[in-house]
This record gives sequence, structure tokens and C-alpha cells, in this order.
Amino acid sequence: MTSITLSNVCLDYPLYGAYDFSIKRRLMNRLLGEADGAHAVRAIDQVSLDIRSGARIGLFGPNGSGKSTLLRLIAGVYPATSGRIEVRGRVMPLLGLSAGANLDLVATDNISLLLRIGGRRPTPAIIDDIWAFTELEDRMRRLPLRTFSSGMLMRVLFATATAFPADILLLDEWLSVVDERFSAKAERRLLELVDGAAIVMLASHDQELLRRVCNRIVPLDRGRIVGAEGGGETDRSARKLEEICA
Ligand SMILES: Nc1ncnc2c1ncn2[C@@H]1O[C@H](COP(=O)(O)OP(=O)(O)OP(=O)(O)O)[C@@H](O)[C@H]1O
Repeated sequence: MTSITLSNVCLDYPLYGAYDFSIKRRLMNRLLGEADGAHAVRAIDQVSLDIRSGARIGLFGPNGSGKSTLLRLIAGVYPATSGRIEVRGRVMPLLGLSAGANLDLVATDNISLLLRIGGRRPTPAIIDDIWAFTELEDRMRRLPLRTFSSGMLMRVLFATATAFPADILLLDEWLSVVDERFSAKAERRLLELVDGAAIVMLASHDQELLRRVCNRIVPLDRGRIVGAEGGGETDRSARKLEEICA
């Protein structure tokens, strides 16, 4: 049974670097009237969620409310500072351009690496299929990813992450960088995966997209779930989205 359970989960990002401890920085803090000692920002604050098969969760909230961080916690990119996270099922995270890729490695090595991280064996046929989906020139296979434009990079990461079906899809504002034609093709592939997945979690500011895809909205603000969040049918959640956006 595919499921995601979070119990009182918190995540603090450490802020400190050597600069925070310098005399100059402390002096500046005094002059600006800021207190010494704030070395972490709490991005997720006591979040509890119980998500079962069939859930299409929309994470909604203002910039910095914790949507991306929550998805990264569930994907296992970050460990929780406190609380408990239990994920049952094969997870496919599409979390943005910085997640998972090694920009100094050539494109095909990145594809192999990402497949292995996902528990798949990268055969030449699988890599050929993934590359064909990107529609990029063949010579680019052997170039390091740092030489790719953000749209090209997104094509490679998207094609790799979506090459196989998954039980749980985690999507963070995904298709905004690619050009229109690839975006349409990618959306078709994504919608097929959404149909096949047991659980989908989508972070977005796009109310229309959330309305179309989700049957439950989790509104976040400053790392907390706000309002009377609860599971429910599409119409209840859609109404709730209207209320949240009002
Ligand atoms: N690497 C980081 N180091 C320190 N603080 C961070 C880091 N990443 C995010 N934060 C902080 O954590 C909080 C939550 O950020 P997060 O990116 O999860 O929000 P979000 O809801 O996805 O925002 P947006 O809608 O702008 O994408 C914010 O206060 C942000 O400043």
C-alpha cells in the first residue's frame, strides 16, 4: 500500500558560515540592532500529514511558505530536524534543476547516475530512449551539463526522471523553463504518469493547474499547514482553494 505519513515534522536550515561568527558581522548586528545567535531558519514547522493511495495533493502558499522544502523532505533530499517521515512506494521527484544533477559530468553519465539512484540499471537502449525524448543533438550527449541552457538541462532531467512509472510523484513548479512545444509533449507524458501514480504531490502557484489535477489542497504559510486542512472530494477542495486565494 502506497502512503506518506508525516508526524510533527520540522526542518531547520542552518544559516551559519564562518562569516556569521566574525567580529565584523557581530559588530554589524549590534549596529543594525539585530540579535546574535539566530543560526537557523525554520522552514517546516510541526507538519503532520497522512496521505494514502488516490491522493492528488496540491501544496499552495506564498513564496517561502515551505512547499519545496516539504517535497524535498518527502523525497529524502533533506533529513527532518525533528519528527517522523514514513514513505511507502517508489518515489519519482521532479524537484528542479539543482536536484540530483552533477553539472561537471557529461549528459549521458548524469542519466546513468540518476537511473542508478532511482534503482534502475542504465542500459544503452534505455539511455537512447531517454535521449530521443529530449530531442537534443546527439553530440550534446558527451558535453558536461554545465554547458547546457536551463531549458536543455530541464529536458534531460525531465526525460530521465519520467522514463519509468512511479508510485509517488513529487512535482515542484516544473515545466516553466522549457519551450512551448517540448512543454506540451512533456505535459502529456507527465499526465500519463499522474494517471498511473498512486499519490501525486504538486507544489504550484498556478491555481488553474491545482484545480485541474488535485483533489486535496494543503495550504502552507511560514512552514505550517494553515486553515482547516483535511482530505476531501474535488469539489470541496476546489471551493477551499477559492477561499484560500480570496
Ligand atoms: N538552502 C536554504 N538555506 C536556508 N534557507 C532556505 C534554503 N532554502 C529555503 N530556505 C528558506 O526556507 C523557507 C521555505 O522555502 P521554500 O523554498 O521551501 O518555500 P516555497 O514555498 O517553495 O517558496 P516559492 O514559492 O518561492 O518557491 C524560506 O524562508 C526560505 O528562505
